[in-house]
Amino acid sequence: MKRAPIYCTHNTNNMFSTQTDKENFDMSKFPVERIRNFSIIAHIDHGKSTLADRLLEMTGAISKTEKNRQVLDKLQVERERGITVKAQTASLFYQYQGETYLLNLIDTPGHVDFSYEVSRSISACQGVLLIVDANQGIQAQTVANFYLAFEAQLTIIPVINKIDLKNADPERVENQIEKVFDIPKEECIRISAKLGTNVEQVLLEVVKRLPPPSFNRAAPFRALVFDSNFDHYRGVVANVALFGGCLSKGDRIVSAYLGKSYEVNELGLLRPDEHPTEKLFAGQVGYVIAGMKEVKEAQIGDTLYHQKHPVEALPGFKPAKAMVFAGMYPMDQSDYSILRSAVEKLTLNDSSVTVQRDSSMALGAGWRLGFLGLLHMEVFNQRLEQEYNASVIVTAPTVPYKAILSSPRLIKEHGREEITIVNPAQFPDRTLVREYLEPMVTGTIITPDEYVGKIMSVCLNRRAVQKNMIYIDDRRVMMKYLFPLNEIVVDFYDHLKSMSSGYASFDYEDAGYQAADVVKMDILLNGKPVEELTTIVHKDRAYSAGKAMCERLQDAIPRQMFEIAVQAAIGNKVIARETIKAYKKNVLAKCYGGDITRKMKLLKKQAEGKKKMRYIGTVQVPKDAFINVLKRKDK
Ligand SMILES: Nc1nc2c(ncn2[C@@H]2O[C@H](COP(=O)(O)OP(=O)(O)OP(=O)(O)O)[C@@H](O)[C@H]2O)c(=O)[nH]1
Repeated sequence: MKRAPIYCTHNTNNMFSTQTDKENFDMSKFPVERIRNFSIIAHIDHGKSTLADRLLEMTGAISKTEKNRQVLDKLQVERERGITVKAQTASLFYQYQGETYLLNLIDTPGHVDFSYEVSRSISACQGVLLIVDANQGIQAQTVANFYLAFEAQLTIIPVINKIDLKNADPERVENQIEKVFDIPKEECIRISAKLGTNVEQVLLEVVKRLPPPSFNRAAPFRALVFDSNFDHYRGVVANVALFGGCLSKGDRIVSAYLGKSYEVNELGLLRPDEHPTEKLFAGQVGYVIAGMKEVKEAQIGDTLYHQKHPVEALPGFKPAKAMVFAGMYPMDQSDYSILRSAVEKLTLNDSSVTVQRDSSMALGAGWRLGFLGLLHMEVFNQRLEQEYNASVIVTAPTVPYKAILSSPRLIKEHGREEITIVNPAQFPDRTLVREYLEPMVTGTIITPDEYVGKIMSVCLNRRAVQKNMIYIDDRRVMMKYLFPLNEIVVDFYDHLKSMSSGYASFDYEDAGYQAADVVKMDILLNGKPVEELTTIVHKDRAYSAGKAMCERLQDAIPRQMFEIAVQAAIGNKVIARETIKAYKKNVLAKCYGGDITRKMKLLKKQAEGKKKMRYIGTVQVPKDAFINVLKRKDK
């Protein structure tokens, strides 16, 4: 059913009221000057989603109920983890000085792995609200997100949130903003998104400070696809920003990327639920359903145009680049086809995941998947389990190494000298290679100064090179390091957090490749190499890494009926060994007497435990061991 647009009125008393009586509102006459497209960007947990909720409530798009907390976080994993994974969009109507304004708000995720979502969201905007926590101040992702907006030449409105907190120090944060971003502190708005304090000021400043989009409605239709998701019944729902002309139901459109044409079945605004309309006009943000069957048909960054009026494609985005690769296998091979369909459906929705079929001796048929980062991988895994009820084994993640080949045979086989290796088991031998290259990142760490010494020693331990260090105020330091990606991908962030009592923050960006002296390290269980545990390690660290991996496997693999030798080897040379002693776990040992229900319960529990195990040869390995084996302890 079509819902009437809901309006919010601003009057001189800063009071808000809701009107629902303007059903016949004609967007074709709506002046572009009264449209504002903006994103909310911030470090994780600084309050983006809470502020979005308040803005939605104040403009009447949602009601003020407890149930509506973080309505833009729709996915189960988002609600459970309290993080935003997928950017969502909402169109709000707001009355200012007797005029109606259309404010298109795009909520974005804060975690480093999802900064790709941030960059595509802001490409549909003219301005951003940069939220900073009044207690924590500027954090690593605040800096990263600021630069995304700054480089896109957007207007930035700094908003200091959580001023209600006992330890809030908005003045200190304003000084940081002035020092680090060169934005006069007078431009900051102090709010409490939780209590709603001063939030109406944010709406006012959006209208006053952000420029309207400068698009021509008389020009041919041209729209940027900035997000897309898959609906089982209706196919692809593409989120679009109209940069020119208008689009109507029934129009035939073409995707510039694939050159395929489609008929528009439905289009409308997101408020934040879909609100079908007859037309969308330049300057608006909305959704389009046009019979596309796969998300790949609505490539993020693609341009849509009218079949009869071809236009030049808009500059797209840098394609998302997978930074972490891992094998994914069904717990039980008989579930392969169920898992295949689940992976297909989930990747339909997340085009930043790369998928390649793969198979392994021990784990059977599966896939090698590429992710933007480890959290992205964990979220994908969790969604597979929760939304598709699929049980999977994820192998140790690896970063994409490169090798410059010297062997004429291999060069001929690959058709080129430089190859990228996303599976350590396929790492070419040193004798066939001129040089190995490893991916590097520039990391930004922001921390209270008392932790600087500890953090520096951990960075050194992880082969990082310091680039610079500045004080952002009298207590906080911002450090830049060049890191090998491999050194930070699995557990660096957790260590940084724990060693700084949660105060340090970290963000990184791609810094190309650098020559590296790396070797392939195999792990053997009872003499049998386990491909899925193969890793690439720096040559100087091979012994300590091998020893640590054997120790962790010794902890992770439960004792079994026979002794298990865990060995690390480089080529034919074993460099470390641990032994898991034989042991038989009789769960009924302490169960005296004839209480049969208790016995059955214990046996069931043991059977469930076994389901989480996987046979590698004769050895049972818990499924988590594959990932946990890489998590190290920094001194
Ligand atoms: N005291 C106080 N807490 C707030 C305020 N705004 C948000 N919070 C709390 O801060 C936490 C994080 O808020 P979110 O809105 O989820 O933050 P976010 O930036 O959207 O987080 P991500 O989407 O994960 O990046 C929640 O527990 C909120 O209740 C505020 O103004 N005051």
